[in-house]
Amino acid sequence: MNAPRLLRRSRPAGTVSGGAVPGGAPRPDAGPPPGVRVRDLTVVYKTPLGELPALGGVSLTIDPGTITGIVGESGSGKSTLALSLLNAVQPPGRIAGGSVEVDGLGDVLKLKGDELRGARGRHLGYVFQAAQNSLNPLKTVGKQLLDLGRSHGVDDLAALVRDARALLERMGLDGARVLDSHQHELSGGMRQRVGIMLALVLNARLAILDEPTTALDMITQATILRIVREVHKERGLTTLMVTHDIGVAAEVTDRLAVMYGGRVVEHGPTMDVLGAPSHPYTQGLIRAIPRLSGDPAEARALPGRPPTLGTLPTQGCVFRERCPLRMEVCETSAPLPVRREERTVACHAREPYASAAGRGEHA
Ligand SMILES: Nc1ncnc2c1ncn2[C@@H]1O[C@H](COP(=O)(O)OP(=O)(O)OP(=O)(O)O)[C@@H](O)[C@H]1O
Repeated sequence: MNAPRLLRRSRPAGTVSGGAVPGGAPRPDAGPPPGVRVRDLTVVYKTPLGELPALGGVSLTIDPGTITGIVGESGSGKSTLALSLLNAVQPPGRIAGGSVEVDGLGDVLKLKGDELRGARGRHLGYVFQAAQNSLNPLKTVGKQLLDLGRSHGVDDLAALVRDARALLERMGLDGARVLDSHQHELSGGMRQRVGIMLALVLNARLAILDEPTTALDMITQATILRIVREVHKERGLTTLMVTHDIGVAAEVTDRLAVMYGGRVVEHGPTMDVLGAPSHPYTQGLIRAIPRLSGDPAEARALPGRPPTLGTLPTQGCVFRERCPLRMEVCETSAPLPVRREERTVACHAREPYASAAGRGEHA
């Protein structure tokens, strides 16, 4: 790729340089990793039955410098939450209420136009589901990198290319070769690493990864997860990772948020949540994981099916149809998230759990 050689200009103050120094570390002046506070986030989709909530008042605090996993069955709202963090929910969806405060950015939901486009990339790096297939097949990776740089007002494109190469090399790839390649010349795992590079090369400090290892073989998956963890640490990121795979979450994340029916039902340190799940849904999810050792018949699928937007109860607890602990109050009243120490659980049956803590405290 030779375009950057033609583009060596000095960088006026206030424009973005590629940001990374060789080895993939962020600029020394990049500041601490951002914290994120999602409050009462409601997202609706227009359906033949009217507008129905895919997120029903989600509150979640993501501590700076952590890797938080979002887990839950298909349709629980994981991707909708990830998109909301970028203020990127598209019609027929709409953010109907709430806020997403990111340190250094303010409420992302209030950003519009150029401000929002600038924030995506510079502050918020993202790798969407099926990123392996989201590169433009007609352009080399390097050309797409330059497009990204130009669209974000990067003046020193040569530095951007250097940073991209350093990041790719950091992830075990031949940077120059990858930048010269088209999508079809790269394997799924290579494309996924390209996706991570494009998410981080503008020096974003909040990384949002939606199913970053789906459709990859086990070995490549393990490599990508290791890279995510290492790059997260080296660059001082705050990372949110959506996955339906509890094994992946266990391996990579520090904290885990479990979603069901558009709500966060449990949130806490990953090892605590997996080691001693409190919400009956989390317990069911963990029981449903087949074990490599012991009796495989012990893995019991969660009975019933997750709700769709059309079958989601409009009042009471969204999990009650499948819940072994169902009580009368669950029919009429939605349980509020209750925090005790590091753990937050939204379940009427676990409310004694909350006796020492304030009811309704946010996750
Ligand atoms: N464009 C859309 N139009 C209508 N409904 C939608 C749309 N996108 C998502 N939904 C619905 O919103 C709910 C949440 O979907 P979302 O994709 O956020 O869940 P998810 O947990 O990420 O699922 P998956 O693991 O399958 O990606 C689901 O009931 C889904 O059917």
